[in-house]
Amino acid sequence: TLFICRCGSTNKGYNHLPLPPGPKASWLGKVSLPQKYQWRTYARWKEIYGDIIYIYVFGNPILVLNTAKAATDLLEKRGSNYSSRPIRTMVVELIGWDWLFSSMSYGSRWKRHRNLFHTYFRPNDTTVYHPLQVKEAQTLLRNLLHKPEDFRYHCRRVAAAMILNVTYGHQVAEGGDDYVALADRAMSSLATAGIYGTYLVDYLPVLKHVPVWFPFASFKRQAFEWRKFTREMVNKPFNMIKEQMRQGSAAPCLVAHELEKCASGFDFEDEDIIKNVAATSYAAGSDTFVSAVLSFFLVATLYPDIQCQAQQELDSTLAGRLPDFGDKSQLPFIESLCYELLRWNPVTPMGLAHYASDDDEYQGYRIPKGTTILPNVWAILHDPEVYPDPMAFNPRRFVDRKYNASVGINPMPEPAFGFGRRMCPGRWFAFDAMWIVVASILTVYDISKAVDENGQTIEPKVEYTSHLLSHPKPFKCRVAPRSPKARSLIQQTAFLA
Ligand code: HEM
Repeated sequence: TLFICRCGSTNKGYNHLPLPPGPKASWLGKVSLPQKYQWRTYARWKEIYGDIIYIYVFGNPILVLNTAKAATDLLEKRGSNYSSRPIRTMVVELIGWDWLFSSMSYGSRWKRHRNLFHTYFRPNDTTVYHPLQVKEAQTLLRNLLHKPEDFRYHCRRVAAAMILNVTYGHQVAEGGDDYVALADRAMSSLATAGIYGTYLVDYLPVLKHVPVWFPFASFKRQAFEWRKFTREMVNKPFNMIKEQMRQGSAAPCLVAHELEKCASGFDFEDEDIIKNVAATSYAAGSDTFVSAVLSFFLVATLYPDIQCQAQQELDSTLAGRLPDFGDKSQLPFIESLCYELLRWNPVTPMGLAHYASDDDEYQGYRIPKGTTILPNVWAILHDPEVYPDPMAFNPRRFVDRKYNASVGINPMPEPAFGFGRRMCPGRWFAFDAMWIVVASILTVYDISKAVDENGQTIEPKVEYTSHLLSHPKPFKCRVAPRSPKARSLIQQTAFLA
């Protein structure tokens, strides 16, 4: 029996079904949730509660999905019910990330943003950006030559340079860039407040009405502080392009092209949508990419045999030149290495939260409307039945795809990019960028363990941050040209730039 009650919720007659298993809340509605590396705890809880875990905190139902099957069954096959996002009081309403379309509820407003994004980052076809990606990967090679110890900063720069060129036609300055600095400040609030439930106001939205001067309202004062940067991040570059257009000096880019359509009055989008899509591309695409590339530096430092195998493949295919996208099909090991980077320590170990828009039934359990759905991407990509020896970094697992398909192991790590209708729409651009950066670096550089002032080798630890977006914690490594010929190959790229 299906009827719609007065509050708008449909009751599909699931009330008699039990809720999925999970830890019980105290009478205050509190469950001791893991504070750090939640993905590992939830993966362990699979042994106790099973593939899906239901947690009820302060009136908020949460469902953790620990297997690929549960994630596919719900987030993909039942996409019409599970493609929304939970309401994020701290991040969206108070800090002002309402322009981030990755946080928007499922519906026509979100769809217009996503469609505009797809116009510029087409599914399976971002070849138009290959020249830009090659050029920026080569700039990275030169920057590594000048200051190899700053490899972390150079990774951030290459991400910014690729995305900001597409969206704002912006050339990122070599030494330090105002927009990147502004975006970094804004993004730090997202890293801190991004995981659902970091602030009590996420569970109890009524707290947003507490006056700012109230003694316990430090979260609100903090939110207002951050809000300035969030607004500037979306408005400043957009206004800059408008000004450049007035002066006739704007470079071709997403924003300029869309604003021209507005001016011609033909098939145009609202200015707000253009503004939001451009800023979301940077917010969603820069730190994610940086995390994956930093994992590459870590892995190259720790596993010289893997680095060596990759370099053998590059040397025999390229015979002394730098790689281009035309070489991709000849370099299956490099491609597999990039896939393994995404699997081994996924950039978003708990994915991005989805949301049940209506009551549902799954495996005999009731999933109430309004449940926040957390796909445990880390657990899915470390399932020993699917990825044998899951903790090992082993790109070879992806090389023979035919064999893998025939025995049902090592599928492509697509969950690293999320699920269903909200799956990352920048994944083709992101994967190409990773591929060219990894291939270019390994062609001309050796990455190895750094040595301290006493001549002792520094052993890097495999340690990641416990944020929504998980990064390798700072570590040291040595980045040196492989040979005098490699050095001159790097220097020659300056003449092509
Ligand atoms: C290695 C790099 C990247 C990883 C691992 C990654 C991962 C993800 C994940 C897990 C999601 C959430 C999917 C879901 O809700 O199920 C997502 C969403 C998104 N990503 Fe990426 N991403 C990467 C790079 C990029 C890049 C380069 C761009 C832009 C050029 C981008 C744009 C977006 C956008 C706009 C969304 C929001 C989609 C929506 O809510 O409809 N991503 N990404």
